[in-house]
Amino acid sequence: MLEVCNLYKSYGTLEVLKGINFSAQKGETLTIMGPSGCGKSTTIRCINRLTEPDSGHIIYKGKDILRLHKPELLKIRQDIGFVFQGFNLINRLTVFDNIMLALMKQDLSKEEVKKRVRKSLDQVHLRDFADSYPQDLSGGQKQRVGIARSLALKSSLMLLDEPTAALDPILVREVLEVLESITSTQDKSIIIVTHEIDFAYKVSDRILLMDQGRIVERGDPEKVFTEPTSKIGKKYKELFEYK
Ligand SMILES: Nc1ncnc2c1ncn2[C@@H]1O[C@H](COP(=O)(O)OP(=O)(O)OP(=O)(O)O)[C@@H](O)[C@H]1O
Repeated sequence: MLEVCNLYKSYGTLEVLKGINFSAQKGETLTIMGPSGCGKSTTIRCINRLTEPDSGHIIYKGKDILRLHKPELLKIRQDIGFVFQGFNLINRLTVFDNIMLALMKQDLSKEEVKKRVRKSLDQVHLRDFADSYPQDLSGGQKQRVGIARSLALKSSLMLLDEPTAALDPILVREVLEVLESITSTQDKSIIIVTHEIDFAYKVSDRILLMDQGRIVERGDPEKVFTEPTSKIGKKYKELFEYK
């Protein structure tokens, strides 16, 4: 489904990604973890080129995303949902219209669009909020609209960049519960950047642990949290045991 090869990215003299390699299979939930500033968001943002890497390859369904011209890139982005830390909703549009907007570039009938929006709102338990505006929602609800928007696209790959970063612990739980049900019921591939260790342990097929621009541990959650070999991996093991 996705293969990321030799990804490098620098900001000026700061080398943020120093050769990132990984793949994601169909239906797999992959979690990227690691200390603040290690390059997690940069990695996930490179996949749909919200951030342009300096070099490497990102092969998605057989095409190298980094070699695509704008029209092709925009098309492929319709097949890759992205859920942001900061929700990215349009305040003057209702919840329903925010989701509908994401579907405008797809060649769908009006009825199909409405059906998809309603279904995605059901999936995140927000059916009753279709006519609300973003300012009337809690952070957790806003983030669930972001997730619904991504689900409505029916993308085969969903990227989530710290979807609970801006939320208090109660809202974090609310969003993680929705995500947990999505990872267990959908056959889409999901790549999620998160600091939530318990959640990562529960839902991930594989975890990538990053440190200073490199992947230092990889494998199923059991392996990563119980048999780490790197310094940072051992710290995460302690955190996991502490919890
Ligand atoms: N647009 C940018 N310009 C300059 N430096 C940047 C830019 N974006 C990220 N960086 C730097 O790149 C490094 C990696 O950032 P990134 O956001 O990928 O880390 P992260 O692991 O996701 O961190 P966090 O967990 O805090 O979100 C950081 O030192 C950050 O300051």
